[in-house]
Amino acid sequence: MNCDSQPGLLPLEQALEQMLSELSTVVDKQKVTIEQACGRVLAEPVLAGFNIPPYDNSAMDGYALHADEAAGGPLQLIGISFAGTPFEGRVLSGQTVRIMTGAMIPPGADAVVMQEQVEVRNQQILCNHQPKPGENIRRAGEDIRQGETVLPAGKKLTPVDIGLLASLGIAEICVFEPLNVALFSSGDELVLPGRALDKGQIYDSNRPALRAALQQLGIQVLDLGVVPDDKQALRDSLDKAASQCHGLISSGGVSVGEADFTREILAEKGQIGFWKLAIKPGKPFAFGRLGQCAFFGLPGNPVSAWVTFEQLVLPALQRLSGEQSASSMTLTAIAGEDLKKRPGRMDFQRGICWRDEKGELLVKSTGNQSSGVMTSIARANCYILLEQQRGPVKVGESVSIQLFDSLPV
Ligand SMILES: Nc1nc2c(c(=O)[nH]1)N[C@H]1C(S)=C(S)[C@@H](COP(=O)(O)OP(=O)(O)OC[C@H]3O[C@@H](n4cnc5c(N)ncnc54)[C@H](O)[C@@H]3O)O[C@H]1N2
Ligand code: MOO
Repeated sequence: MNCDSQPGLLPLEQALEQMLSELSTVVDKQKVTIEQACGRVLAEPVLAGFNIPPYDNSAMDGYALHADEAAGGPLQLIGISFAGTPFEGRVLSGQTVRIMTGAMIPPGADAVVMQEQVEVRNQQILCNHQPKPGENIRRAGEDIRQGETVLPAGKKLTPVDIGLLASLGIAEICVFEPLNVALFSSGDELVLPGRALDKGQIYDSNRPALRAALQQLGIQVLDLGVVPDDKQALRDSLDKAASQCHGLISSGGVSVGEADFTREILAEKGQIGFWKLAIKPGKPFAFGRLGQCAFFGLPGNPVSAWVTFEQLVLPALQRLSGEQSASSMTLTAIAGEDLKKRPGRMDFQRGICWRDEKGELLVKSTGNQSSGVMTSIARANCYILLEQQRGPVKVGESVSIQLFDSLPV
């Protein structure tokens, strides 16, 4: 549980493992049409009912013939095969059939010669090219074999997946119902955007950011607004979330301040796992249960809230919603400047990564890395992942990065 230099801090990997081991799919299955299915999570694997392509067909506009006869003199043109209207006969020795891209290969033919490689005279063709058997033929089942698993359960469906389902003639599929997640911010200093700020107040920025992220994921959000630093108000919000939602995300109030009540009320209402994580930002993080509802207590500092949401809450929400999770891709880049780092916590520094003229990936910090500085993340295209025990980074050293946006042009 402990790391060497800061006893009591839990490494991210262990926190994730522990949290995910306590979570499983909580949503029911439902049928939807493929028009409604993009972004939804498949609840059952999809198997191919037939081969794709369903029949041997031409990859080119040209002539279907016997490959071994192509260069042997004129071939007699006996018909035409269109996509959707196949040629009904058989191609015999000395014969050829005009064929369009996607049209069925007529029986007897074993190759297609592109029309650019053929001269046509008086219902005869002369080939300028010797094809190999099978040339320009797309074989039945070369894409998908009947019975094959085309999409696994747990796959979040993309537009390409919808196309794949349509190509198999599938109009309806079984997906998981969307997850319901409640959300609130806690803090007496927080004001809704659109209102005037008083002395000592700031705008609530965590909840709008988290709500937008949840909506983008297709999650149904119960927005409980800003909850004041008041124990009864917190109790009421937790009760509402627990009775209506699969999960609850809060931000703020998880540290050790005199108005940080989230932790106390959670312990009273449910089971709480409170962690001090060996990551920076995002050290305080609460995970627990309110009956069937999973609780995620994010730190209030905006960058800490966002980093813990991405690194811990997203994988947990995927688990609850039945989605297969994939580990995020890390790349290696070269530090384009010195980076401050103290051993003890794993840093998620916000960086800008680019390719230099030699094609190498370089990365720089976005500047002030304090966990209240939202522009550090708004201006970033990656996290610079600096291992827990690593010290300062010198320019030219290799670092791992997690890219979350495109590279500048
Ligand atoms: N004595 C200690 N103090 C603190 C520790 C510690 O270990 N010992 N940890 C620090 C760290 S690290 C973090 S992160 C914060 C987390 O504190 P809380 O989760 O209790 O958050 P708050 O105190 O409520 O707020 C922190 C900060 O963030 C601002 N905030 C809060 N909510 C929002 C929001 N919805 N939108 C925008 N900004 C928000 C709030 O005004 C504070 O400035 O604790 C450290 N302290
Ligand atoms: O971990 Mo806090 O999130 O460093 O500011």
